[in-house]
Amino acid sequence: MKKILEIQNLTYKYEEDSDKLNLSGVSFDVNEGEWISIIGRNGSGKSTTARLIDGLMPALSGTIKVDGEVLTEANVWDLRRKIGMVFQNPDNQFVGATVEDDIAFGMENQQIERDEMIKRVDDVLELVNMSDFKDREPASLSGGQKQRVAIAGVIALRPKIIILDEATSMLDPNGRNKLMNVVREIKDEYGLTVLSITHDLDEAVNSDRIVVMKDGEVVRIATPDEIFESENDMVSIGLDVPFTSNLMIDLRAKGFDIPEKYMDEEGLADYLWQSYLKK
Ligand SMILES: Nc1ncnc2c1ncn2[C@@H]1O[C@H](COP(=O)(O)OP(=O)(O)OP(=O)(O)O)[C@@H](O)[C@H]1O
Repeated sequence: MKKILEIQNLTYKYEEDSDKLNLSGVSFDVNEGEWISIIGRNGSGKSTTARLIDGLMPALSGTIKVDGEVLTEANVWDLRRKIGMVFQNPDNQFVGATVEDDIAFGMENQQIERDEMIKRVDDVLELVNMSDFKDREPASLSGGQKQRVAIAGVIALRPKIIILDEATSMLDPNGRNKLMNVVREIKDEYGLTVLSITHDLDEAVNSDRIVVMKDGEVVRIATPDEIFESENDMVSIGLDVPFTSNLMIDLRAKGFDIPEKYMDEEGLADYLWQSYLKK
């Protein structure tokens, strides 16, 4: 399998004089087409890692390979074209006077032909369900609408990797699910790789692998099943055990036959329906 990101021993500190590193020894690889969630408490270094990968600031030491090439000062602009980054606060990312202009702006920078540009603007706005807002000023939109437009703008550029830094935090759970499904569709269609910093455990559960960070280090890389099944893991990482994990433990204690594999709410409801209620 092709590795699209290879991250080795990254260190970083924001304050030059400080003894404390904000990131130390961060290493992980991402395969092309994978969906990786990065989870961890506030301040654990998730955003810092994302900013370094996107070349927004240079690492103190360590290497980042994007699509086989080591990121350097000389190629940072080229490599950044392969990465689309969506931040938590979309206000800082709008440059156009209207939603349409804003999405077109990034494509103009990449010298995409006009007809193609118009087509892509329409396509991505439809995908994120924002076609009716084409002529609106980005500033007039709600937080969730801004996040949808920001994601549309990045998708229009057809990057190889999309980094979402809490990019759906302003949406309600339903809106978040819908948007993530859109990202998933695009991912499947274009073989996109997704790196998503998230507090949303349901999203993490549905990813291929999870990178867990704590105090500036990667403490665990594993599949969602491996992580959510282990109560010890969850507690030591400082995350709440998901609601269904607790429920599964309680149900087992009451004599129900509940599999070991982690299930989300829908999965557990289906299982209980099929195994007990339907009979
Ligand atoms: N601009 C900055 N200047 C100084 N220190 C910073 C800056 N940004 C982050 N830090 C510090 O670096 C460490 C890692 O922060 P980072 O934002 O990467 O964590 P995070 O896991 O993304 O947290 P959050 O979930 O709150 O976004 C924290 O100790 C934080 O206080």
